Amino acid sequence: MRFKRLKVKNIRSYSDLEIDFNDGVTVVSGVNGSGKSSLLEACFVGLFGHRGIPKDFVLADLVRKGCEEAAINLEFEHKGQEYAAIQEFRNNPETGKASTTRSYLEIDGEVVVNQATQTYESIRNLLRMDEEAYKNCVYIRQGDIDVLINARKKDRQRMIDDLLQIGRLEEYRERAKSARTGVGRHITETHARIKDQQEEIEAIDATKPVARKNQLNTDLKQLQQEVANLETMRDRTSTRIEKDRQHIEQYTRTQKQIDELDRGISGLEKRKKEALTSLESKRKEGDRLHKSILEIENKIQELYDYFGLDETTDVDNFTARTEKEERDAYEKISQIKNKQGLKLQERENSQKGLTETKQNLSALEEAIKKRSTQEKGRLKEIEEINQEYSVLEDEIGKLLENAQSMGFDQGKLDNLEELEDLLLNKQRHLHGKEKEVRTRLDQISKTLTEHRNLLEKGACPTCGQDLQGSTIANDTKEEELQRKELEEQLGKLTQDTQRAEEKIATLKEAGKIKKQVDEKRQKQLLINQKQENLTSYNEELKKQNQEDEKKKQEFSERIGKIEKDIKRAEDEIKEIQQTVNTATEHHNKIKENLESAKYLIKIRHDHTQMQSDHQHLKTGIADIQENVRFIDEQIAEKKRNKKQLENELGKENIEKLEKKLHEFQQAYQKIIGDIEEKNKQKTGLLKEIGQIETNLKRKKALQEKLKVFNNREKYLKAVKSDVESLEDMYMRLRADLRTRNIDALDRLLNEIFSFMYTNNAYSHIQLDTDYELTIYEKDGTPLEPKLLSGGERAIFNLVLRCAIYRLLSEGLAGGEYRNEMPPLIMDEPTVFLDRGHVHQLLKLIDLMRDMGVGQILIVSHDETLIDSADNVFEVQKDPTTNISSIIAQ
Ligand SMILES: Nc1ncnc2c1ncn2[C@@H]1O[C@H](COP(=O)(O)OP(=O)(O)OP(=O)(O)O)[C@@H](O)[C@H]1O
Ligand SMILES: [Zn+2]
Repeated sequence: MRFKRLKVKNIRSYSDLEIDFNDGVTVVSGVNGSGKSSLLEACFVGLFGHRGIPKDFVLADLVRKGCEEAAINLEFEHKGQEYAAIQEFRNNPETGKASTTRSYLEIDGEVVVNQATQTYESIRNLLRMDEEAYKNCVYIRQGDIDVLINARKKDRQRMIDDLLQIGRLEEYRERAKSARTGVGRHITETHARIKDQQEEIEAIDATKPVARKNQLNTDLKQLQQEVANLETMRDRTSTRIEKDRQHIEQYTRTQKQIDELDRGISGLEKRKKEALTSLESKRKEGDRLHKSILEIENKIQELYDYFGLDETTDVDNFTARTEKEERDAYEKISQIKNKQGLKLQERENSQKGLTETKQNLSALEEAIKKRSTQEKGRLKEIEEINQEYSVLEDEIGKLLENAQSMGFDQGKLDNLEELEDLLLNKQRHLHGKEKEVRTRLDQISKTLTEHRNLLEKGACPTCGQDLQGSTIANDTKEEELQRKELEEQLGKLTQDTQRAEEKIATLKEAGKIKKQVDEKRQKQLLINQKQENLTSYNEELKKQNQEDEKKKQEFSERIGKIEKDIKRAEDEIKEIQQTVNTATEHHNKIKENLESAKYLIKIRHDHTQMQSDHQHLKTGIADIQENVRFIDEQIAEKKRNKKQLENELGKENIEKLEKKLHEFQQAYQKIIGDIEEKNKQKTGLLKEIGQIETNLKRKKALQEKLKVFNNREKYLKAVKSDVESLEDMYMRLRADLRTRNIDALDRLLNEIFSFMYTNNAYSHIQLDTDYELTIYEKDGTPLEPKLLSGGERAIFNLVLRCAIYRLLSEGLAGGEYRNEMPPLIMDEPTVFLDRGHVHQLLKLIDLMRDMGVGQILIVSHDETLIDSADNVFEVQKDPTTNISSIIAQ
């Protein structure tokens, strides 16, 4: 395999890179952080997709920061075909997570696989190694220097076995092993089945089925014979029973006929007796009827005599005439009665009028009487109030006399209010005056007292001046005069006031009298009014009474007239009554005759009916006599028949016959029971035979199955031993391959070791069949690899990997890898190496190139390596954009 071209978009520090790979040794150089390792990572991820990302990293770390889309396209050549593996990624800036959007593989520009897992599988099959194996031999990552050396024995074994394709043999062996256990399980199962079947067959044999079946068949034959015998017997008995039964039935039938005849005879005799009884009663009735006919004929003759008729008269016509007479008489009565009714009505009306008039009269008398009483009452009332009036007059006279004595005549009394006003005014005036004088008097008395006091002391209390002979002394005299005058005035005023008050009191007294007089006069006025009213009312009453007296006269006259009318009506009524009586008598006579005529018609009719009945009875008697004769004949006939049947039955003994029938029936039942029992036994036998036959069939089937299972067991055992030997073979093969490869690896390892290693502390390395790696010192002391120094470990690791790479590429491990190994990739292989070993590394690289390794890709700063390279990639990073670029030199 050879890398041809790498196209990269937005991977780590690259934004857009396209670089061609050439054969030979290519050294990638540049300053720290310029993007060298990123280039190798891009190739690795280009092949294995996201599985190629180092642990501790995620896909998003691979995508250049700030970019959403990224892609790697690695073109390579393998076994003469042009391939391109393309991986496309997308980074979600919001979640910060990246994912593979597409992963596909092209051959000669055509897409052959278009799905991530399939692309991965295809690359893995092409290279015959997964990403793990690739790292273990092809791509020596920076820092992974001593992975193989330090690995645990078991891991190393797995890693190397995987590379050498020995791992698959183990897989096959596992499969064979599980096949072996599977077959083993089948064998056990089959064996168990065989055992079950054998046991079942044995169980069937133990019952000795054939012998038992023969025995049962013999028994069955005998049983069938017995049943046949019983059936013959049963049929014979049945026939006999049938015959006897018929015989008995015949007997019973005849007996029944005889009984029937007996019943017929006694019925007929009963009927005969009844007929005779009826005959007797009919004869008696005939006699009775004959007597009645004779009586009726007598009565008819009597009536004929009464009416003067004979048999030839048409009685109906006669009766019709009498009926008309009777109606006329009745008519006459009712006419008279009508007339009488009218008269009665007239009288009644008059009486009613009389009663009414009498009532009116007494009502009038009552009213007149009542009014007179009222009039008297009022006259008395008038007298009383007149007396009251004169009492009042006296009282008024006395009151006026009183007033006169007080000086009040009628004129003054009428002006009392004006006088009172004048007096009250005067009184008020006097009061005002009195008050004024009294005030002045008080003032003067006070001044006078002061001045008198001063004069008594003799000097002014303020200035001490002598007061005798001063104005004060003069004033005092004056003042005393004034006081006297005022006191006199006051006395007069008091007298005046007293007088005025007395006058007012008198006036008030007179006022009271006047009021009383006025009241009494008012009363008198009311009395006059009342008297007038009473008088006019009495006049009215008097007038009415006069009118009513006139009416009374009229009523009395009318009563006399009505009483006369009544008397006349009653006489007439009596007269009519006499006529009614005569007419009624006449009518009754005619009515009696009519009834007799009707009775005649009735009994003449009865007579005819009776004669016809009598004839009827005679015919009935003759009929009955005929019937009795007929019954006698029937009885005789039946008796004859009965005699004949009794003769027929005479010899049979029915009881004996019935007993025999019963015995046969019992015997029949017993036979039936026996047959049933035998049949039951037969069914049992058949069932058992059936069971035995089923068992025999089952045995046959089991025997056939057993044969099949025996064959299967044999076959399974053979398969098992095959699988066991296969498992064995895979194990051996793996051991062989391992020994062979390990021998080769051990040889190459020591060869490269002695080529590479310049110091002489160690003599050789040993890789044993368990992949145990041991380093030997010059004196033969073995050392574990972990005891080596860092640089030594780097050298041994490099040596081990180159050995594996050589083993694979030279086709020693089965030939699959010959000349098809991917480019050998080394990231900073010189880091732990001293100058001498760097030199040896150069020589190792030359050796590998000479050996035919097509491409070797080395990241290094080492000038020597750069100088000896076939191609140099100078990696640079633009410090302003942080974008890496490569210049191929
Ligand atoms: N996802 C990324 N986006 C952008 N830049 C990145 C990303 N990942 C890594 N880088 C940058 O890519 C640069 C190259 O890293 P790389 O490991 O390839 O350097 P180098 O050349 O191998 O350096 P050294 O000689 O130290 O090994 C680093 O400086 C780093 O900052
Ligand atoms: Zn003084």
